[in-house]
Amino acid sequence: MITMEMLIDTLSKTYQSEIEEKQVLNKVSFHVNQGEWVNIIGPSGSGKTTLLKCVAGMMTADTGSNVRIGDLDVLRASEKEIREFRRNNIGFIFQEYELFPAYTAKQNVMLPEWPYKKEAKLRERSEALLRTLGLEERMEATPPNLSGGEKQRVAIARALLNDPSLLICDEPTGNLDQSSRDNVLRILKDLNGEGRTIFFVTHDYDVLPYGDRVFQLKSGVLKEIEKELVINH
Ligand SMILES: Nc1ncnc2c1ncn2[C@@H]1O[C@H](COP(=O)(O)OP(=O)(O)OP(=O)(O)O)[C@@H](O)[C@H]1O
Repeated sequence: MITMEMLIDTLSKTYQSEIEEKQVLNKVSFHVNQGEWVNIIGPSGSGKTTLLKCVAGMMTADTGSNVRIGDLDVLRASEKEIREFRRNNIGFIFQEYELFPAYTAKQNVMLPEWPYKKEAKLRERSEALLRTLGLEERMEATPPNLSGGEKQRVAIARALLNDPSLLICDEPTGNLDQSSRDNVLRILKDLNGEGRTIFFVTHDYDVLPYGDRVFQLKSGVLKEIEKELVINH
């Protein structure tokens, strides 16, 4: 795991269609230290996923912005450099799990590295991760036979395959019941305790106590707000 800061400076994003131009992010700036858990909250459609995609280099921001993760200049690096960087340093966890239904839990965890690593090593690593996440009995099950909480733990195992410094989470508890949600949040808290940065996008205020800092996205503008103020609200 390497140490990397995130630096986002005056990030703007405008969507352009034939009929309208819509600015979703307006000069968003923030800085995250390695090991922090940062929550981004905001109502539906406020631009949270857009922000996450721009930060991870999955979408280009407007010119004049600066996005850096560790040594990577996200807006100026080549697609190949970004892909390689993401593969080695960032784990992604999504609301919809994004698992392949025809593959077993273990194969799903192995898949991203299948082209790059020896199968025996990969199998060993996947099994170890699934065991750590309490899924030793479910490794050979396919996603349609797993509960939501189990699916999300498989997705977390997959995200951890390359021991990433940064976990980018897009509403990962959005589809879970209370007990699975608490379980996933505790797992993420432990991973955060190991020194991993958590960048968490949500509209669930119950997630906030788990994080260190809270940013609110509203009408394209990102503002840091005091965690205690929102929690006690
Ligand atoms: N490719 C696109 N082209 C045009 N408009 C888009 C595109 N993607 C998103 N938008 C619009 O940009 C705004 C922000 O979308 P985004 O998905 O980033 O919001 P969000 O805060 O993640 O929403 P939610 O919480 O519902 O997932 C929305 O109004 C959306 O309709």
